[in-house]
Amino acid sequence: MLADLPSEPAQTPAQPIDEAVVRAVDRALAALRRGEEVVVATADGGVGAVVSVESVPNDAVARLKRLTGGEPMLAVTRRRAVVLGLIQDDRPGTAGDDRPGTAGAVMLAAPGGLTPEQIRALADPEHYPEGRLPPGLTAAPAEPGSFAAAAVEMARLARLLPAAIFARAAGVQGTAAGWAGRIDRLLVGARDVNDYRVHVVRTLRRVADARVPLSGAENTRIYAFRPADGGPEHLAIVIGEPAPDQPVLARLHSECFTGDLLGSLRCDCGDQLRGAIAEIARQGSGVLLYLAQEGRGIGLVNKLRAYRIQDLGFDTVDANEILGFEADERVYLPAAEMLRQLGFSAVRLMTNNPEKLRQLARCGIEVVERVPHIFPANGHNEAYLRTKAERSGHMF
Ligand SMILES: Nc1nc2c(ncn2[C@@H]2O[C@H](COP(=O)(O)OP(=O)(O)OP(=O)(O)O)[C@@H](O)[C@H]2O)c(=O)[nH]1
Ligand SMILES: [Zn+2]
Repeated sequence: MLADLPSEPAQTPAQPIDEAVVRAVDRALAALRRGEEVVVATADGGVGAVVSVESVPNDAVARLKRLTGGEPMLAVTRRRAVVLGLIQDDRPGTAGDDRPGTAGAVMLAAPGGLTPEQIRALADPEHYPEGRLPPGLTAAPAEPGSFAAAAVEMARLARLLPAAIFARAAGVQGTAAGWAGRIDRLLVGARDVNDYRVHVVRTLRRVADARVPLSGAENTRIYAFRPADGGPEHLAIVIGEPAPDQPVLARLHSECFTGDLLGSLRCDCGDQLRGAIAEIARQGSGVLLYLAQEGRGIGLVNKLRAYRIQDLGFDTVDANEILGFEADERVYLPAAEMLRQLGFSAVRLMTNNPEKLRQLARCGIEVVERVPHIFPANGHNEAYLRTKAERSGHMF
């Protein structure tokens, strides 16, 4: 059935607003990764500038102060503020939270301002001197749509440590765009940052597909889906010829460079990837979505940081949280959108993860059955698998 699809798929034009938003945000993310300040405009007319903690030189605070005339503050995730003991954990985690991009932020400040060293220590667990917080440190929850919320969300989206320095600009004449132009920095809207994940999904387009015979699954085609921001493609690996009017056997596999490509034994991803392809081929047809959300959505660099923390004795959930992330930052909107564009509305989902079942259903795909997808431990991943069962609810 899928083979009947034209190889050059009809391009449904995205709503122009979506593409403009994702491009603006994506440009801002690239600037942030380079260590540049980005101008942020809030819906209530505020203008400020943001710079990531991770990619900035030591004079960033002074530079931001000069640029804006305002007092720089540090924005971290609520999760990081909880880990630092600055606020109570009173908010549910991402499990069951269907508001992508709304992870809370907390503003940190100290009398006389935070030094670059203090900022680094507050944001980065590897630089945290045990138990020593800057004297007089205050922590205040940030409103959604604020500079702080946008700052943290941009750092997360850029796959950096989820922390950023921001300052409200004082005495800006004219518009935010005018000011950004005068100081030669990119401008982004706080609301657009907040909505980015949803917008970007709406711009996913099938850009290429080809026959790729796989060992043990020779009748296979790979379809590539690209978002309008030029970000990484998600892939659909379609084995056999699944009928769109039937529930399709499906596996949602999140990218794992270490497990999938290198055969790392820290996790079970390599076995699950090859095992899914073999099982789909055995059952005759199905689809494996290879989703570009490495490290449960925190990116490869942060996953390596999480591994360092795990090597100190913390489990995979704690390690994410110490870095300031939720245990699982993945979203399944792109997966649902790809299934829809391939013509599927119902799945038999190969997973042990109850959250995947919930999320996919919430994104409008009917999950008619859960197909367990379990592989034996390998001598290195026992603790990892145990944590998934005990703390993430995996059904082993
Ligand atoms: N942050 C983090 N990510 C990890 C770690 N180990 C593996 N991963 C990532 O976890 C993801 C594994 O995803 P899946 O196999 O799809 O997921 P799952 O949640 O175990 O669910 P099922 O396999 O479907 O039961 C990949 O993106 C890996 O890169 C870790 O210790 N920390
Ligand atoms: Zn893995």
